[in-house]
Formats: sequence, C-alpha cells, structure tokens
Amino acid sequence: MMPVRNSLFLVGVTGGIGSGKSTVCRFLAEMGCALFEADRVAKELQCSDPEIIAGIRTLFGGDVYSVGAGGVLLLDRRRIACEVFSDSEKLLALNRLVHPKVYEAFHVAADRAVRQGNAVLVKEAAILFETGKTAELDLVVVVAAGRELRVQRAIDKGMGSREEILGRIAAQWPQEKLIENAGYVIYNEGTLDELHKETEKLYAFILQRASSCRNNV
Ligand SMILES: CC(C)(COP(=O)(O)OP(=O)(O)OC[C@H]1O[C@@H](n2cnc3c(N)ncnc32)[C@H](O)[C@@H]1O)[C@@H](O)C(=O)NCCC(=O)NCCS
Ligand SMILES: Nc1ncnc2c1ncn2[C@@H]1O[C@H](COP(=O)(O)OP(=O)(O)OP(=O)(O)O)[C@@H](O)[C@H]1O
Repeated sequence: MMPVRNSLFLVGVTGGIGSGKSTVCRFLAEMGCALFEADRVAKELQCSDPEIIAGIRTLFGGDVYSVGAGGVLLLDRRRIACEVFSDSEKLLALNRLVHPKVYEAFHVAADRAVRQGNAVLVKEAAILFETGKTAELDLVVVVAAGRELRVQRAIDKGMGSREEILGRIAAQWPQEKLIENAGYVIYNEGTLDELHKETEKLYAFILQRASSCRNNV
C-alpha cells in the first residue's frame, strides 16, 4: 500500500458507541476538513463488493440479503449485529472480510483529497486502534463520555436494547485504553454547544500541527 502523501494531514477520530464521534466529525467537516466515514463506507461495500457479499453469505447464510426497490441489495444488519456481538469469532471473521477493503478505500479517498487540494483528511472509524492501522495517521482523536451516558445516547438513537448495546461495548476496546493511546481527547459530557466549542479547539490544534508538519518536510 502506498504511503499517504506528506501534504495531507491525517486525523483519525474514534470513540466508543454513543461517544459523539460522528458529531465531532460532522463539525470538523463543516469547519473545512475532508471526511472519510469508515462505518458508512463499510456499509456501502457490504452491499456492493462481490467478495464481501459472498463472504457475508457464507458466514451468515444467503437469506441475510434481500432485494429492495430498484433491485438494490439490502443487508439484515440487525440480524448480523445479534450474531456478531454475542460471538467474538464471527465478529473477527466479519472484520477480516470488511476492514482491508475499507482501508483500501481510505487510501483512494486520501489520493482524492490531495488532488482536490485538501489540507486535512479526517477518518471517522468506530474501530481504529483495533485494526492496527494508526501509524500512518498524524493524530488520533478519541471522543469519550461516561458509559451510562453513551448507552443512553445509543438507546435514544435506536441502536437496540441496553443488553444489545452492552454487547457492542464488550466487543470494543475499553474507553481507558482508547484514551491512553490517543493524541487528543475530547470529553463529550456537556451540551452540543460545548461539544462544538471543543471541536473548534481541536480544529485549531489540527491546523497548528498540520502547519508545523509542513514546515518540517
Ligand atoms: C454489525 C453491523 C452489521 C451492525 O450494523 P449497524 O448498522 O447496527 O451498526 P453500525 O455499523 O452503524 O455501527 C454502530 C456502532 O456499532 C459498533 N460497531 C460496529 N462495528 C463494530 C465492530 N466491528 N466491533 C465493535 N463494535 C462495532 C460501533 O460502536 C459503531 O459506532 C455493522 O456494524 C458491521 O458490519 N460491522 C463490521 C464492520 C465494521 O467494523 N464497521 C465499522 C468500522 S469500519
Ligand atoms: N453533547 C451532546 N449533547 C446531546 N446529544 C449528544 C451530544 N453528543 C452526541 N449527542 C447525540 O448522541 C447520539 C450519539 O452521537 P454520535 O452519533 O455523534 O455518536 P457516535 O459515537 O458516532 O455513535 P455510534 O457509535 O452510535 O455511531 C446522537 O444522536 C447525537 O446527536
């Protein structure tokens, strides 16, 4: 895999379920950063990449897909979630199928960002340290919040029952471990306005780091 170009400052944003990472990334995009949403790309690939589709059929059964309006392939995500978040081997197999292709897509996005003259590309990923691909990132940001608050946000977002959400949390690195490995941490336990202000501080930090990196090239 080609290294990502020096002129582009790469920021990973991760955090446990319901931490607020998508919201931080949305704010960063509004502030001018290019955005690569690994979770969204993973979803798209699961319904478009022939190898991934075949692999998912083998792992979960052919009837896990159905055909929607206009012939679009639909994946029963709820059924997959029930299976993988109570069976770590199955989650590992799904991750092995999906993550390498998401990683390839990230490099395509990075090339595009360079061509378009972007200075900063933000990679939002629910699973980032776990994939072992953080060395190429210039900064890894962890968005954190108390476990109960995160569970409640995820329930309110319609992500399933408390038990299902706790199953997902059990499949992720503990928040303390994410924080230990982070280059920058945002604690998101206040209002959305406060989160926006924290994201502005993060953006200023990113611009300053990006400019000192460019000056050192
Ligand atoms: C299991 C699936 C089908 C559930 O789909 P669903 O639409 O319910 O959830 P979604 O993808 O929006 O993820 C929501 C949250 O679940 C948690 N989660 C998702 N994938 C994982 C994973 N591989 N390991 C641990 N937690 C995960 C994260 O907190 C994430 O923010 C889906 O998450 C999936 O295919 N995951 C494997 C691919 C993956 O790792 N995607 C994320 C990073 S590329
Ligand atoms: N500070 C906050 N105040 C109020 N609501 C918030 C705050 N931060 C996030 N939320 C809400 O909590 C929910 C989860 O936030 P978000 O989707 O950004 O988190 P996430 O880490 O990407 O979640 P997931 O892991 O579920 O994808 C969203 O509905 C969001 O609007």
